[in-house]
Amino acid sequence: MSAALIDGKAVAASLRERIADDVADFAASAGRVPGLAVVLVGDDAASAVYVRNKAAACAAAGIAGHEHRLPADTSEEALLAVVLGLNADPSVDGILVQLPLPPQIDASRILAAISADKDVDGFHATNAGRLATGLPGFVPCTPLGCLHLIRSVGPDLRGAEAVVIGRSNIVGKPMAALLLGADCTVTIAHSRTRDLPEVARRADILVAAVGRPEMVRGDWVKPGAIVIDVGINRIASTPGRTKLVGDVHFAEASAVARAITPVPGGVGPMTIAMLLANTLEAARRHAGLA
Ligand SMILES: Nc1nc(=O)c2c([nH]1)NC[C@@H]1CN(c3ccc(C(=O)N[C@@H](CCC(=O)O)C(=O)O)cc3)C=[N+]21
Repeated sequence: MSAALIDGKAVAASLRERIADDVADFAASAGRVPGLAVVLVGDDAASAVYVRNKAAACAAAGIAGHEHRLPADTSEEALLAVVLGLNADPSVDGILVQLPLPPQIDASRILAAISADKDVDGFHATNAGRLATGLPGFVPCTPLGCLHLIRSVGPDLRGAEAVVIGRSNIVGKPMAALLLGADCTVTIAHSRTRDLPEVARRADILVAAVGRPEMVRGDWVKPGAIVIDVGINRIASTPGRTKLVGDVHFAEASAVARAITPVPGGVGPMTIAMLLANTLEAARRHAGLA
């Protein structure tokens, strides 16, 4: 391996320390702590793990975590009522409704109901529009974390070729908007892109967010590129065991790249750190301290 490892866990840990200090300052000025409500519908095992991690991260940062667990058969109207209650609760600065939601619930209707000023996930159309037009708002946590990691190894992004593989509303599109805002030349590639390996090879900054285990091979990577792997895929390893892999074939890509994120320990921990940062920012705005 020749690439430098981008240690997301370490970057996230130092950010979280700084956030904890800033939370303490906020509490001293505002006379209250920031609050984050996390709503989990159903009992998906992976979602339960993420929600637990978020709760622990909140506690460590001095943010009050309000956890709402609802049964898998919760109706859209009932979830909507929970969201409206959280919108009206002054102790709640940020609201996160864990995705995916069960099939009887229209996720877009729920996301639209979250107050844009409490939307610390940055999924509300108002915040997507603010990001697209360069206005201040909430930026989705995963792409925001990716941008931090990219800047930690390549601070000057002006004029760089960036290729984002994946066009989701929660990662690919906001990632592209952030890179464009940093003056990169941005290509969004996806499953229908012709000659995807060739397009990927143009990238000085390659972000993989497709959800296909180890799809990006070594010969898709330009020598010297920065590679950010957003994928978290659980696959079978030795009989009876599983392991986590990204969307990038790590061994191959790290022989070619200048710097690369691992999975786990790369983008995932940054997502949670950014959620804390967005929650603190929401609290400052609500308290008139932004
Ligand atoms: N409304 C909403 N907002 C989200 O931000 C959201 C969501 N729904 N649904 C699920 C995804 C997934 N997600 C992760 C966060 C942290 C890690 C993370 O910290 N991963 C560690 C450990 C992974 C493990 O061991 O399972 C790592 O990559 O090193 C992973 C995944 C947030 N999500």
